[in-house]
Amino acid sequence: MSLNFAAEEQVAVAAVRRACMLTSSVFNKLVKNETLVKGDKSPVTAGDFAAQAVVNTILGRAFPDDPIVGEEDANDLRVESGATLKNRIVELANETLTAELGIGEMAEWGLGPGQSRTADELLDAIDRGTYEGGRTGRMWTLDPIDGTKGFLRGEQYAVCLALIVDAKVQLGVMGCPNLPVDASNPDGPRGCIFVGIRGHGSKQLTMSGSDPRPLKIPTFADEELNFLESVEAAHSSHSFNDRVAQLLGIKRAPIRMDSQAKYCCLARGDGGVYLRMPTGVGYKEKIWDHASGSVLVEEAGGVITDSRGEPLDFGLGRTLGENYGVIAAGKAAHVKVLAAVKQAKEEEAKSKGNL
Ligand SMILES: Nc1ncnc2c1ncn2[C@@H]1O[C@H](COP(=O)(O)O)[C@@H](OP(=O)(O)O)[C@H]1O
Ligand SMILES: [Mg+2]
Repeated sequence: MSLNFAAEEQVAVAAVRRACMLTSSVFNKLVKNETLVKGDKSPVTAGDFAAQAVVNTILGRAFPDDPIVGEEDANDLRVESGATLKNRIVELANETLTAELGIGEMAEWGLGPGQSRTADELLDAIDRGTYEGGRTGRMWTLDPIDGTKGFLRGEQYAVCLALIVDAKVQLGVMGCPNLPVDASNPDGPRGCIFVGIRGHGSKQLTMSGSDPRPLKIPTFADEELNFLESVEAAHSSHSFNDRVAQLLGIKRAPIRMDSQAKYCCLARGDGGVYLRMPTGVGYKEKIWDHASGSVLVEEAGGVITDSRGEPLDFGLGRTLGENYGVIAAGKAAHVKVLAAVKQAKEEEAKSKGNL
């Protein structure tokens, strides 16, 4: 029987839940000087930094020897021009860390009333995320706000945390504060946590970490299959997906959604296929954008590969290296989608050759 990572699950759910509390509370209060534009032109908010500070503080206390590959670093906060943002992050992180203990949480993880941190401790916690990754040993990977653009629009985003051991994702936890608990009731309650554990299945929990509901990807009839895809056309080609859908005879419109919430929706059967086809040459997918989603989908009975049918390689460092795009779907659907993707790519290559 495979390890069930019970202690890691308990800590990761608590960390993700705290980070979700923080991001939800910060959303309505965001002001202009709380967002920076990073070198790669993507936005980062006080919420991204503070959520990374909170999760890394908890991981640092619970598993002090585990390195972390996190999306953010504190460089911009250590300079004079970052002082206002830094103060805000310290305030947000401490507010979150010192909140009353919730289900399954422990004071030994640095949580609860009276457990404030100094600014330096919190910046150092953010920078625990600078690990370069690699093929051997244990490491965590964190995206404190995946889908920052969705977060800023008040739409979908996810706090994503995964444990990788010897390049294989063993545990994935995702918090989706804006996701309807039940897709058939889109105006109903929102906010859920998803957990996938290698060899032990996938489940959906409430935002407080209770009431586990096992997840299994349904087998879709061809006419019922539909796509989950990025909102941002620059992250994944909408027109390519349209062509693949056409080749498969899919009639239903794609569901566009930011972040790894797409993997959560796939795992619970809201959509049948997640297809991500890069638009830019040279973009390398980041491990924190796919680690937790990949184990969630596999443990819900699905298959995930890149667009060539190759397994995703989490052992190459901070990126997925030469993996190109992503196809995730139930077993039977994956075979069909991969064949259609190959055909669409051949068509594209031919039409380029004919220009
Ligand atoms: N040119 C590009 N191609 C593919 N992915 C990109 C990209 N630029 C940014 N991204 C990634 O796409 C993620 C969002 O995915 P999605 O489009 O599925 O919502 C971003 O995560 P962050 O929002 O954490 O920066 C970022 O890592
Ligand atoms: Mg991301």
